[in-house]
Amino acid sequence: MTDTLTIRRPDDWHLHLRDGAMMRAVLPHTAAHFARAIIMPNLVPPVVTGAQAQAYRDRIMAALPEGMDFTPLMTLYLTEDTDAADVAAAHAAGLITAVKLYPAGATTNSASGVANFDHVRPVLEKMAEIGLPLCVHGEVTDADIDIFDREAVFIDRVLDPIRRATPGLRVVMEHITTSDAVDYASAQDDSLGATITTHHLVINRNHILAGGIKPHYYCLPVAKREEHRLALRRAATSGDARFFLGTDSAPHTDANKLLPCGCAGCFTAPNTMSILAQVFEQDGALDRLEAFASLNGPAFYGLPANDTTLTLTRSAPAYPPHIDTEDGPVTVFDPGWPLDWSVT
Ligand SMILES: NC(=O)N[C@@H](CC(=O)O)C(=O)O
Ligand SMILES: [Zn+2]
Ligand SMILES: [Zn+2]
Repeated sequence: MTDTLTIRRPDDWHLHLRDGAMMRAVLPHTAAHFARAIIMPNLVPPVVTGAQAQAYRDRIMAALPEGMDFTPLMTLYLTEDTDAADVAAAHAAGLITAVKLYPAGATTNSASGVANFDHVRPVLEKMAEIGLPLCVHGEVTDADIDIFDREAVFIDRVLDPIRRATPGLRVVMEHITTSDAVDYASAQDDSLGATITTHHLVINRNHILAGGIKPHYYCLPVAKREEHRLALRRAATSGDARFFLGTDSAPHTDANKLLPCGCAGCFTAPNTMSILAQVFEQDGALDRLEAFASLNGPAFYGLPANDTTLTLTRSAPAYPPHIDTEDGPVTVFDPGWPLDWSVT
C-alpha cells in the first residue's frame, strides 16, 4: 500500500473567492494547495470588463498572505451588453483566461447573465477567433424543466447549438453532474473540456434530502442520482484529458446556508485534495489523480503544468469543521467519512 503520493502541484479550474473579508478568509485555503485557479466573476456587481478583472486580480493579490505562491486566472462575466472588443483587448493584455457564461437566473449572482443567446453571438465569434475559452454554467432556467433535468436539457437546447454555430470555440462544461454530460463530453474533440467538482464525486441527491434536509450539501447544479455520481467517478478517474478538476468551492456563511431559502454552494477548499486522494484510491486510480488535478486542466488551457509538487501522506488531515470569517462561520464540506490522506 502506498503511503506517500507526490504529484505536480494542482490547479483549480473553477473557484469562487468572493471579495473583501470573505476572500481574505478563504484565499489561504486554496493557495496552500493550488498554484493557480480560474476565478469566477459572479461578484455583486459582476466582473464584466477588463478593467474590473484587473482591479479584482489586484485585490486578490493584495489579500494573498506573505510568502504564498498563487496565481489567479481571471474571467469575465458574459452579459448581453458585453463588448467583443473589450474582451479581445483584455485577452491580448493577458488579463483574462476565459469568459464565463451564466444563463440568467441559473445560480448564485447570475441575474446579469444571458437570456437570449443570439445576443452574445458576436462575442462568442470573437472568442473563437482569438482562442479564448468559454466556461459554461450548463443549466436551463425554464420553470417548466425539472431541476434534475436542467443540465441534460441545456446540452441539447443551448450548448450543442452554440458549439455548432461557433466552430472553433473552446468550451468548458463547468461542474458537470450527469452521465448525459459525461457522454456528451466524451464524444467531442479536444475543443471541449469538462470540470468535475470534489463534492459531486462524493454525494448524490440522497445526501441532500434523505433523513432530513442537509443545506450544506445543496449546490448548483444540484447533485443527481447515484448512477450519475458513478459516471462522474469513472470520468474523473479515467485519465481522459477532457475531464479535470474544478472544485467550485463556493463559500457562503452558515447564516446564509441555513435559511428557508438558503444559498447554493459547497466550501471544499480546505479538504479537496484529501478527499480526492481517497476517492481515487477507492477507485484504484491513485496514479491518475495527477492527470485529473494537475495535468489535464493546463493542457486544455494551453498552459504549462506546474513545476512544483504537492505531497500527500496517509494520515488524518487536520482541518476545522468550519472556518471563521468576519461575516460569520463557513462550514467546510463533510464527505461523511473520515479522511485518510493529508497534504504535507
Ligand atoms: N455552485 C454553487 O452552488 N454556487 C456557486 C455558483 C455556481 O457555480 O453555480 C456560488 O457562487 O455560490
Ligand atoms: Zn455554476
Ligand atoms: Zn461555481
